[in-house]
Amino acid sequence: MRGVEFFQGTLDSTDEIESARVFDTTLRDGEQSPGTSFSYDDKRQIASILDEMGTHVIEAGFPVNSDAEFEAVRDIASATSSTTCGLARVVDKDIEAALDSGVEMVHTFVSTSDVQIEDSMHATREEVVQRAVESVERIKDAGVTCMFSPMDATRTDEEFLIDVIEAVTEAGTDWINIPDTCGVATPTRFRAMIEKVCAHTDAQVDVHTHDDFGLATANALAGIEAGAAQAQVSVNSIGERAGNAAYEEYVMAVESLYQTDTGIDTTRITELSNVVEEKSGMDTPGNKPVVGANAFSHESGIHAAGVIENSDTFEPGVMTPEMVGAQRRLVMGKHTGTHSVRERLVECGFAPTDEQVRAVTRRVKDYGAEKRRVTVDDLERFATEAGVERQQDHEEVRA
Ligand SMILES: CC(=O)SCCNC(=O)CCNC(=O)[C@H](O)C(C)(C)COP(=O)(O)OP(=O)(O)OC[C@H]1O[C@@H](n2cnc3c(N)ncnc32)[C@H](O)[C@@H]1OP(=O)(O)O
Ligand SMILES: CC(C)C(=O)C(=O)O
Repeated sequence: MRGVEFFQGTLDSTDEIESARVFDTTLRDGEQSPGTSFSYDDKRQIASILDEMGTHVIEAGFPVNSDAEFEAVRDIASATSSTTCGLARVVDKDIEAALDSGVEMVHTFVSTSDVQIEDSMHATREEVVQRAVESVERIKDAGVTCMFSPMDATRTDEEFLIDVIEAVTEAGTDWINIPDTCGVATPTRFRAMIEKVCAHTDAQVDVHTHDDFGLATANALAGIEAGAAQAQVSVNSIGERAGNAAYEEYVMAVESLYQTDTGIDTTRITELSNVVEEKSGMDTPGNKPVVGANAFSHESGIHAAGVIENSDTFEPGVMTPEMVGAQRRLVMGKHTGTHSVRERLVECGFAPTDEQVRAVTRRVKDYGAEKRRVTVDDLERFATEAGVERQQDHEEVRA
């Protein structure tokens, strides 16, 4: 693995991590994106790719939701070698449905912030603790791995949160997930919070972060730095409101920036993202990190000229398109320079002179300045009109 180049010479590394497991919630929280509904086949296909990639846990759904959801979770549990997880409120019928679906892990959750205890649960703090403990005990009695989430943990009174954590630890939960349900954490605060949580439990700690302020992945990584063993993520960051920490960002940051092996086959990330984009009906923005169409594309002349010589000049270096199953692209437009045009012309089978490259570049820039997309066909037309000759024995490259 390559070393990370970062402000070399003065910075002591304070962010080393031992491991970072991946809990995927695309099929549960991801499906909660307004308007998204995965069919049985969609869920099976996405779970199958996640499984083949080595994802540690797949939260396949919320089994009590419907018969269709139950069947999908059940069949994913029996078909995959990843740990399959089903979500359940601290409600008997939810837990029974999750257990009946045959998942290896039941993830039970209850609100712990006062605003949610009062106006979502209509309960008291005492009832919350009692129902949390009873639910963990029920799941453990069934011989299944238990994950417990104090929902809205980041807006919960600190002393009460620690009481809940100690009570469910005592009840035998295997995992405690700390959700930033409404996305209000910052990396520094979340890191301090997770350090405190880890000091009050023997259970393994996991984090679930939302992207209301665009900090979900940063917060997930802060949680890992603080001692959490695992983060909950969704492909393309789909999920409630602004979504969750992104699978692809988290995995690639751990692999490339923290230089820690996740065990995930990263070369299938682009394929996975494309499938989730299609099945969720949620378009992936071009500038989306790792998986957006622009993530490894270069239009600007200075960048493209550098990248043609050495891609490390204007890319992270520690993350390449090959690592995520993508391709680098030189895009033609208003900002294009001659190096990039020459490269593309040669790829297309032309043998341009320097003067012809300059002429074609002027056409590309003018066309792009009119907000028009410059396609390969346009480029070829400009080249032909500029009288550029074809190379002998050229194999055509079209992208
Ligand atoms: C932060 C999160 O992402 S949490 C997960 C959210 N995901 C979903 O809600 C998707 C799937 N949900 C569903 O299919 C349905 O909401 C169901 C089947 C769970 C419940 O449906 P309904 O019984 O019709 O209730 P509805 O959804 O309208 O209201 C939620 C109920 O759950 C209760 N509730 C909310 N959280 C919890 C909890 N953690 N434990 C116990 N009860 C809870 C609320 O108090 C409310 O109860 P009430 O009906 O007695 O007032
Ligand atoms: C169920 C919990 C973990 C959740 O999705 C949240 O708090 O956002």
